[in-house]
Amino acid sequence: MTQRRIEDYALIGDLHTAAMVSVNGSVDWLCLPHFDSAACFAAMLDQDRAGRWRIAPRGADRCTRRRYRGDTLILETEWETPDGGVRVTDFMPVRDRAADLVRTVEGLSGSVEMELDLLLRFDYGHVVPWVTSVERGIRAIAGPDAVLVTSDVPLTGRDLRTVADFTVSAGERVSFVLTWFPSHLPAPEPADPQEALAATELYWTRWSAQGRAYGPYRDAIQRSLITLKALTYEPTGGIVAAPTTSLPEQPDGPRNWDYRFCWLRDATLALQSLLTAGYEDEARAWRDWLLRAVAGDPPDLRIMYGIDGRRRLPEESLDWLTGFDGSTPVRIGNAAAEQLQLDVWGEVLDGLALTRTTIGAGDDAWSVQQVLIDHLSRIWQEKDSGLWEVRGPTRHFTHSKLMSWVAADRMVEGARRFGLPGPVRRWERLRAQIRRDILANGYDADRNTFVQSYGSKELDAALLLIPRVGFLPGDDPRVIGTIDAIQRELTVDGFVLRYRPEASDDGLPGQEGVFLACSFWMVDALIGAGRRDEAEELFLRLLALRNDVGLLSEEWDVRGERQLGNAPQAFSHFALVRSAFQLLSGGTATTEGRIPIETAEGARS
Ligand SMILES: OC[C@H]1O[C@H](O[C@H]2O[C@H](CO)[C@@H](O)[C@H](O)[C@H]2O)[C@H](O)[C@@H](O)[C@@H]1O
Repeated sequence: MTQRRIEDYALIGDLHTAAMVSVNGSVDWLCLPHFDSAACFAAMLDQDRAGRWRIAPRGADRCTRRRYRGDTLILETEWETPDGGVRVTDFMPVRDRAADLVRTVEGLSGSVEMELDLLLRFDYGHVVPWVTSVERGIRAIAGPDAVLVTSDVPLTGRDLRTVADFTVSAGERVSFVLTWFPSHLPAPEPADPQEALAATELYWTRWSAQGRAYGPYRDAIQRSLITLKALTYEPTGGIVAAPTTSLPEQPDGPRNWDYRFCWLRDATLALQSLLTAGYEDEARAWRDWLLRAVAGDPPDLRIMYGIDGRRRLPEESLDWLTGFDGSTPVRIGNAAAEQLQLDVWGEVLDGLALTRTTIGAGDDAWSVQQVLIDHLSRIWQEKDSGLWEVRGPTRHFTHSKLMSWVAADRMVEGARRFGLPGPVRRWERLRAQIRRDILANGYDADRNTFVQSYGSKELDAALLLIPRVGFLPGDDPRVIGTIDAIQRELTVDGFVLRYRPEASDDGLPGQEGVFLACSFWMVDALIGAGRRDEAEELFLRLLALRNDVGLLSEEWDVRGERQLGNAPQAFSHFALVRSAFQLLSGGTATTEGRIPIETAEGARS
């Protein structure tokens, strides 16, 4: 078996969960029934034992080619073999009732011998189910989970797995449907493969047609938007940061995290990109999800929530899994949920301000915002863990203070520009105080650059967001100085690191790859600084890092030339969308930054 890469995987999903399909025809990741449920296929994290479902020509490994069908989430994987050509079409019908995964094998030419190897292992590879034969297939049960697999092809049990050997000739088609259901209920009717295919194609094609993607990057934008939509949990409108857990940020290292949750930061940034691209329904769903999630005790804002709004996400290690490429531990849950990250207040208030100017505010939104700013005004001077969720000591991160300024600024905007009630003078004083604090402590005048945290000499890619949020203009000498310093000291082959782990005490051993979202932020900052050619060159290099079906993980390993971290990652894709629209519009496309920079209090001071 050749070494696996994260970019070997393509995404399919049904807006409740998602599966990762390898270039070798194997579904190696699937959590059922939801994104954060236990996986029944976890071979991504333990190739031999953790469950997978492979359908491919006998003896074949990597496919010859694959693609998504048009602007959909329907994956087509093709092999050319000496005996003929064959296509496997994989999709999950957008969930209306049961959770189905449909796989259809179609003969394109000649006559090809196929093999199917199904290893169902519930609870992340831990539980071998009880499998029985049923009409047209098998049923597997263990604990709360039950799965039905149906087909016209006979399925056989062998060595605790289900196998099938069959032949497809040109023009022939056979389908397999995997249907999950709670084990205490009768099995639902499996999806009809052809009807479900037509409905799924129609759904995604219509959804894609609502967007505003255009120009030379149109396909990259649209694939990113489809990916962001696929990461949305439709019942609540929450967006997961990625559908996977523990894909390593460092091969063989411990930087492995569970991303199957809704970070306020990630979700807000995704919302900005979706709105820029014309998707208002998703923005409404996000706003409603957010207001529900923070309801009850808004000051007790969490930095992330479960897809259903759950607050407790305890972190544990699954010791029986060997990890992707041997990278352990495999973690589920995420201890960062307990951290104080001050930027989140700014992101939430920025996001709600944005919905105010685009889709209108929700009924309760302003009173929630008042409670949030009230609380932030009491805590913004505390040390925190920052947007990178460092597990080392807390500190005064400049970006956290920047986003506290954003929080105050958006409240002032709500009052001054939209006439909303509240103590606007107090908010203006708060905004001015935070601004002075940042300029006095977060800026190193000797080196003409902003710094990662107060009193530190270290840099941080999040400082590239200073012009984006309206704190300083893109061509301010202090912004230019920061861009130049980051280019000099925080890049590898032109791509941007979040920070230097060896000097930033993030509480973890080892290194990590360059961070793709930060590299897109550099594109935006360069556009703002009037350096369009440089920006476009970097953007095109970033596009080249996408895999064959347009997907990006979180990071890139420059030396190993491979993707790193969870995939596909919302952070990377919404950053791509934003940079693309910025390039297309010469830096004027975005929906935020609504206050002309000169009128933002003291912007040039
Ligand atoms: O670097 C350590 C931290 O890494 C993860 O956080 C990162 O992913 C989040 C989701 O996309 C993102 O919001 C955050 O800014 C990133 O740093 C992980 O979730 C943390 O537990 C971990 O401490």
